[in-house]
Amino acid sequence: MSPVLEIQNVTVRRGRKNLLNNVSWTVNEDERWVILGPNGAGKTTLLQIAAARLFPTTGTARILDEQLGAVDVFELRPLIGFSSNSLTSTMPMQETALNVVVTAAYGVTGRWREEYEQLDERRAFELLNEWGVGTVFDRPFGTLSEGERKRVQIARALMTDPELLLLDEPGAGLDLGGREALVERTSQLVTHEESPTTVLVTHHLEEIPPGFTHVLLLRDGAPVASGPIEETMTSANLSKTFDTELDLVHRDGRYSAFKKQPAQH
Ligand SMILES: Nc1ncnc2c1ncn2[C@@H]1O[C@H](COP(=O)(O)OP(=O)(O)OP(=O)(O)O)[C@@H](O)[C@H]1O
Repeated sequence: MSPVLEIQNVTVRRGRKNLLNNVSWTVNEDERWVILGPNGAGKTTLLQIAAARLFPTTGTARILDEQLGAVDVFELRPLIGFSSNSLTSTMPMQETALNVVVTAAYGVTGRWREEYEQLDERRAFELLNEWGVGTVFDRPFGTLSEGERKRVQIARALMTDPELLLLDEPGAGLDLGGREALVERTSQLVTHEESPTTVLVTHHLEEIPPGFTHVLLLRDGAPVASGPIEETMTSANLSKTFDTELDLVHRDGRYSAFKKQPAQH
């Protein structure tokens, strides 16, 4: 079986800066990856490539068996569910939450003249309910809270039943209860046997839902370490990634980390 994502020697250059520097990374179908790293590490840039929204300056990216640059991205994108703050700003603020989700089926952001099947509306409504935002289905997207918008975005990303799901900082801006609900729901999603191959970007270990199998630790546009989460998520690797001496805590499938304290005598 060929990989879902195959990034080889990818560099992304803007001016004199390398946003990504010779990155190679492979994601297989049954894997669920977390990309973790500090601000400016290049996480979003890498996810934009995986979403077929950005082309490498050098190197190659194969997504769902198609070579980026040699395929019509408009055919590829419906197979990829993508939730990101960069997309939120392109959503028409006057559209209802239901329309924001249902229009994903047609690869557009605004409801125009498309004929929507009742089936699509029902699915969109179910997804909103599953992600805890069913009650705001008829509210304009622009009037929703940050947390509600995030959840509507994830519902939209899932609308086309994607083969690859990319979640860029889904927990950012959520309160503690909202974050925990999101972690629980995402964990249920990725541990379901029919779930898509998923990649989640975050800076916070607490936002990693149980069920993620692999981690890519990124710093200054390059991997510090990558591989199965149990082996790769270590105090030493985290300390190198965040340039701070950290102690990792792993409990009941959840992670967090704290600055190492001097030994007490
Ligand atoms: N067009 C651009 N020109 C120059 N630098 C850029 C450009 N776009 C992004 N950058 C820089 O590239 C680096 C990587 O950005 P990216 O958004 O991928 O990082 P990130 O790991 O997602 O960061 P964060 O956690 O803060 O969202 C940052 O230092 C950013 O300022």
